[in-house]
Amino acid sequence: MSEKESCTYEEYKQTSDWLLSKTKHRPIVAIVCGSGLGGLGELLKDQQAFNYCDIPNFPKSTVPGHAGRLIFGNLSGKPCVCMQGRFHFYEGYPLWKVTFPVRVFHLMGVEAIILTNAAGGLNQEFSVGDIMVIKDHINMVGFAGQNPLFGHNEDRFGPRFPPMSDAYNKNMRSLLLAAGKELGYNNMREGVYCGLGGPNFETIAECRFLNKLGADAVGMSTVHEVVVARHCGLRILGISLITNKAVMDYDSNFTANHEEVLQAGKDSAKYMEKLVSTFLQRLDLNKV
Ligand SMILES: O=P(O)(O)O[C@@H]1C[C@H](O)[C@@H](CO)O1
Ligand SMILES: Nc1nc2[nH]cnc2c(=O)[nH]1
Repeated sequence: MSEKESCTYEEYKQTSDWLLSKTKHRPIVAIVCGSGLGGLGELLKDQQAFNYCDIPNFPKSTVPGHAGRLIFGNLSGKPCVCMQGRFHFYEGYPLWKVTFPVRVFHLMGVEAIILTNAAGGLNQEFSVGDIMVIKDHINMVGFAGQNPLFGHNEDRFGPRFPPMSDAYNKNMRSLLLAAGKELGYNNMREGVYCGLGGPNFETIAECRFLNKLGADAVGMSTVHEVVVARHCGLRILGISLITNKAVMDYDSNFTANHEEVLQAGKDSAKYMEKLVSTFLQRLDLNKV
């Protein structure tokens, strides 16, 4: 039998209704934790957690550093839902499955989504530990012919041809940069994230090529979630933690690895947590 090609509106609704029936929380902000950044989920007050394997229709997390728990609770006074672990294309999931939770959050009443990730720095001025506010992306997987919106368009979520030029909310970007300034961070950057399929890290020639194209950081996630979130009208904030410098030099002996990515996430966890909490304190959804 051929693999299921997409998911019906009723299946998203079934998951959303199930979650709403099991929790008293009514989140307005969703947070997706990138590799090694799951600590963000622990910040939620009055929390209630579900393992992904217990949620109807939810995929399973298979990557170290992605716990596979959905946590509801309040952060800086805002009702939130937090994915402690996301799904990636390289895990073998079709893109409609990778992005499944985004539509569920929309149906639950979520209005804004904060997508975090671990990324390799292509911009030569970036250092490990820098925090990049994503202002735009290059969707390489999309260029290769894979898009979570392929197939029948479900008009109840959004239009057939959604724009992407305004995907990353300008006001939320400014608010995050202002929060960084207020905290005295001197490692805040703004830039373009390039999403690849993974799971291998890039060759030197690929890094040079992506940098020439205008990408400041490279990763294996986020862009698909952004496409689906923009389609259904969520306001989007993207944050990349630079966990390693992309190898751009043939004399370098360094090779990227996941352990280093997770360690860099651990080292910067407290900064990221303070930043996101401060951002949420300042966030007024009527003004962004
Ligand atoms: O989920 P994110 O994008 O943070 O994870 C990045 C990309 C790969 O999954 C992994 C590589 O170390 O980290
Ligand atoms: N593709 C890719 N993903 C990453 N995630 C964290 N670092 C990297 C990297 O250098 N390349």
